[in-house]
Amino acid sequence: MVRIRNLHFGYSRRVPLFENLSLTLERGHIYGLLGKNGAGKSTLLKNIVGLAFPQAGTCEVNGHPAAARLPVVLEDLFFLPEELHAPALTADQFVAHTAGFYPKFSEVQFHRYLAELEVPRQTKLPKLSFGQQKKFMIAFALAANTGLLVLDEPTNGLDIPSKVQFRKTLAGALSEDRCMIISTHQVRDLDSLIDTVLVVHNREIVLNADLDQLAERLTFGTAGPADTAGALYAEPSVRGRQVVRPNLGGSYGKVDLELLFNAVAGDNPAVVNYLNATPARHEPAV
Ligand SMILES: Nc1ncnc2c1ncn2[C@@H]1O[C@H](COP(=O)(O)OP(=O)(O)OP(=O)(O)O)[C@@H](O)[C@H]1O
Repeated sequence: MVRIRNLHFGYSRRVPLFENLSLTLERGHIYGLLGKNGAGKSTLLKNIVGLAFPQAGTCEVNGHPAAARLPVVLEDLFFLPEELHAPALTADQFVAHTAGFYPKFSEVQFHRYLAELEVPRQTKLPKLSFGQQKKFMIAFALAANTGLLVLDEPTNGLDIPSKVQFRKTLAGALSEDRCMIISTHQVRDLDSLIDTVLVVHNREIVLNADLDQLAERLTFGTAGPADTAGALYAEPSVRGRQVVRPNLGGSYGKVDLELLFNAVAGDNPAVVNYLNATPARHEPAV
């Protein structure tokens, strides 16, 4: 669905943001794009949706260059940017103005998503709170039924019950012919939602991994201060040290996304090196 090859991009030629970045996104998956502030998450998403143009390399959606912004691509792509534009329209008026761009838009689904996310239909957008506006746009984005759904920091401004509902609604909207990519720096917001984690750091994708495979290969837990032997990564916490270790025992635990992120988006390459050096058990060795 999305194919990026050897992407070079920078807002100025002297300061590259991405160098030789390659990435493939497939239908049927929810990808979580993680990175520190300023790592380039929004910029990568803008390259994918054709709002920023590669200086070298290619970025294609459904086989077409994203930068060409062809109607055939745009009608099957919905991008929810971090900053919202809220025209003075109610839900029904917004549908009348916008839904025509998306051939598979479903008004029935839109109303259902608005109800699930507890957004009033009769209120004009600027009179909704920021969190309600965000949920309104999430409902519209899902109801557009595009093959590619790109959400930049969608959980910013959502309260805790809304974040829980967001995860449920999104998970329910995934299908085999849909690809979703969600960026965030609030790593825990993507817990129990994404199936593949992408980490952008130091001008490239340093981690692109299926969570099930990560659970096969790594364990996440707490260790005493003197018990970090064999750990790939350790960080202090109130309950001792949080550690990432190779999964040598064959147990199958939960991936701690926040700890994983800290382990790969810092100066310590041990986790990334370990993953690169040891293929997952159900992957053929190369
Ligand atoms: N329009 C622009 N012109 C020049 N520089 C920009 C522009 N947009 C972003 N940048 C710079 O590019 C870098 C990456 O920004 P980007 O917004 O992609 O990061 P991010 O990972 O999404 O950050 P955050 O988590 O803070 O939203 C930053 O250093 C930022 O200052």
